[in-house]
Amino acid sequence: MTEQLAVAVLGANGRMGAEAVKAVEAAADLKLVAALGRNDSLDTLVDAGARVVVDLTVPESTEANVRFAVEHGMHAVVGTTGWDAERLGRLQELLTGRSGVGVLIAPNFALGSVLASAFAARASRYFESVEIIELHHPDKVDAPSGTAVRTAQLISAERDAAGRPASPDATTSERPGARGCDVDGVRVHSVRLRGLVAHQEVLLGGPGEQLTIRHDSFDRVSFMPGVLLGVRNIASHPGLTVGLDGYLDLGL
Ligand SMILES: NC(=O)c1ccc[n+]([C@@H]2O[C@H](COP(=O)([O-])OP(=O)(O)OC[C@H]3O[C@@H](n4cnc5c(N)ncnc54)[C@H](O)[C@@H]3O)[C@@H](O)[C@H]2O)c1
Ligand SMILES: O=C(O)C1=N[C@H](C(=O)O)CCC1
Repeated sequence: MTEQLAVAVLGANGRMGAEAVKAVEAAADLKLVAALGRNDSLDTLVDAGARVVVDLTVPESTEANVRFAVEHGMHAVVGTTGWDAERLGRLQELLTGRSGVGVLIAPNFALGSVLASAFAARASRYFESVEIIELHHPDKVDAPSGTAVRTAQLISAERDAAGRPASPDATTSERPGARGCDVDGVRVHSVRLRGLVAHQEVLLGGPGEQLTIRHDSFDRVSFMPGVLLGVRNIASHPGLTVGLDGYLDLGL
């Protein structure tokens, strides 16, 4: 049998972390060598011989966790939100000169969500208007969701490349927040509702028609194939990758 890959999970007591612990334990080619919570020392990762660190913590912790992993030559598969341009810039700098180490920042591990965002971005070239509605459980601490931010960025890049102007909007009088927030020129609306897990709709409008691209995660098991895909492939993707689409062949 080939050697098992040593994996550690950070945020192991959280909703996602607990699911990731189960997924790693159930995978014959992976070995869970550490499962750390908020107050555990990161030195445990070194002692345990972790090769890949999965970070599913909170926006305030994730950057320091990833920095520790990279500085100790471990790959990092990151699902935690909060990776803005400034943080990504610092990470890119940290990775420079550490040619063998890979970091995957994946705003969403659900394969359907990754596909939906990619399809929506491509479709947005052909529609006058586009807005995003993201809907999540009310225990989520950040808004808008990392997935919505990423989708808006992909849409914005596609529309810029196609020479599409901003979505039309005649609003001149607005109660604060009524039109959602602006992410790279795309309006994003956040719903927090008991019973939901993670959902997103991209609404695309043209004269006399609408296309809606929706994805639903009904259970956190939906994220686990993507987590495992990241863990298994990160060693062959050195440097920084943003978005699980970087590990897929979407051909778009
Ligand atoms: N990429 C994806 O597909 C995906 C899917 C779901 C959630 N998320 C994101 O993952 C993150 C976690 O989500 P959740 O719903 O599991 O949250 P959660 O609050 O249930 O879990 C976070 C856990 O991390 C722990 N923690 C905080 N700092 C830590 C540290 N330094 N070391 C170890 N553990 C630490 C907390 O105590 C908590 O148990 C959020 O940012 C969320 O948006 C991403
Ligand atoms: O439950 C969460 O929190 C989620 N966070 C990610 C985001 O912000 O996009 C992914 C979906 C679930």
